[in-house]
Amino acid sequence: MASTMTSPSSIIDFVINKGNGVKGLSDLGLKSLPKQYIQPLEERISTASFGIKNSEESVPIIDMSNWDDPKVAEAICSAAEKWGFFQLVNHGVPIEVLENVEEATHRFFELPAEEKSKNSKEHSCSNNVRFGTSFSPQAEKALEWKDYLSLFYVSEDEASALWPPACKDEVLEYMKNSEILIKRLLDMLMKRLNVKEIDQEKEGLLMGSRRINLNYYPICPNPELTVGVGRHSDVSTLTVLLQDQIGGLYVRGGTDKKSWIHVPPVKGSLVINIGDALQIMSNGRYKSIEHRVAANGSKNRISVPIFVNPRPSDLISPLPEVLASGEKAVYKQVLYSDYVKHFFRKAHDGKSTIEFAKI
Ligand SMILES: COc1cc(/C=C/C(=O)SCCNC(=O)CCNC(=O)[C@H](O)C(C)(C)COP(=O)(O)OP(=O)(O)OC[C@H]2O[C@@H](n3cnc4c(N)ncnc43)[C@H](O)[C@@H]2OP(=O)(O)O)ccc1O
Ligand SMILES: O=C(O)CCC(=O)C(=O)O
Ligand SMILES: [Fe+2]
Repeated sequence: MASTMTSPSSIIDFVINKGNGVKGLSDLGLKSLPKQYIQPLEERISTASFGIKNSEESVPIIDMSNWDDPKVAEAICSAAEKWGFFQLVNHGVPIEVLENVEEATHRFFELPAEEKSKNSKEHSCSNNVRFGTSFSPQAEKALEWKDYLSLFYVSEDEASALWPPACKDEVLEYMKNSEILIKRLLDMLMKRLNVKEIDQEKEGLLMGSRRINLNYYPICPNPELTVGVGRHSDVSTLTVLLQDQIGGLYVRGGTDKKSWIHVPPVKGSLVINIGDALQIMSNGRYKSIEHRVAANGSKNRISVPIFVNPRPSDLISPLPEVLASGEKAVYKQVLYSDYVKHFFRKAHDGKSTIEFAKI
């Protein structure tokens, strides 16, 4: 089979149309990367500095055991301002729940292509369930080495009826168990912005919709020539990310704000990052930071982000509490679903999505 896949159209047909994904290519044991996946030099990721630790230049690791201690809130808000990324330990989501969702992710991607494809854009019985590959294949000059299952949460009943049986129970448990953590984080972040209380209206604006993605990055023949995920910032309010022990996530940071800093896997931890919606609502105080993922030549990697979002019908803009002191708004009001559509209709391109909302 590998030898018959030489033409560009047969690769696209096999990966995208037939639903084999890049996992299908990886399973064939290809010796070299198909040319559609070769990224321009400036987008490739050097993993040479992978194991080097420099505490001044690493994403903060915050212990949430005493979550109501003001020092914890201070550490979280400072990390959201400076780094836009932090790791949490003792966050309250049980380790078994995290292990179960990791196992369920592997189970889903191990299914035959015909089974996974029932969830593709073309075959899925709902827009809220989508199996796909790369990010936006129609818009991309070079494809990304990643398959994904994206699940938009509407209700437990809908999830039970429509989400794939191979993973739905474990994914729902992870979503349920992370809710308290999400509320605690938003509460701390809002207090620093002078929002005294998160009432129902604010709660809807901050976390009225959630999407969970199961990301699968299979072993890649030439990882140095491609990427798992290209440079982007999330369009969420905040993202709660579970990564396995393989590594490969890099965030923009360091003193020069131009370096790429590796986020080393910490067993049992969750990575939190600020998304564009919160950068906009905080008028730029909290930073939605560019990040990307390297492909791996020897191990299959998974990650499971929960994107905590406004509702699609929400108008987002800098919060009145932030502007109360006379601060000038740097973002205009945008309809959140327009913002997300703008993000999905182009290839990953760093921090450029937020230009859509700049005054
Ligand atoms: C996949 O790799 C990724 C993903 C990410 C994601 C980062 C995030 O921050 S996700 C958080 C997204 N926010 C929400 O989901 C908020 C609520 N949802 C909405 O507002 C809507 O559901 C919608 C996403 C705007 C879709 O609205 P709808 O009216 O149904 O519009 P469509 O025409 O179906 O879609 C528009 C356009 O987007 C593409 N698309 C839709 N959903 C997804 C998805 N889950 N994954 C990928 N692409 C999606 C869809 O194909 C349409 O494009 P066309 O070209 O087909 O017109 C970060 C990094 C990654 O690598
Ligand atoms: O796989 C990862 O570590 C991060 C993935 C990511 O950035 C995303 O899905 O938005
Ligand atoms: Fe991301």
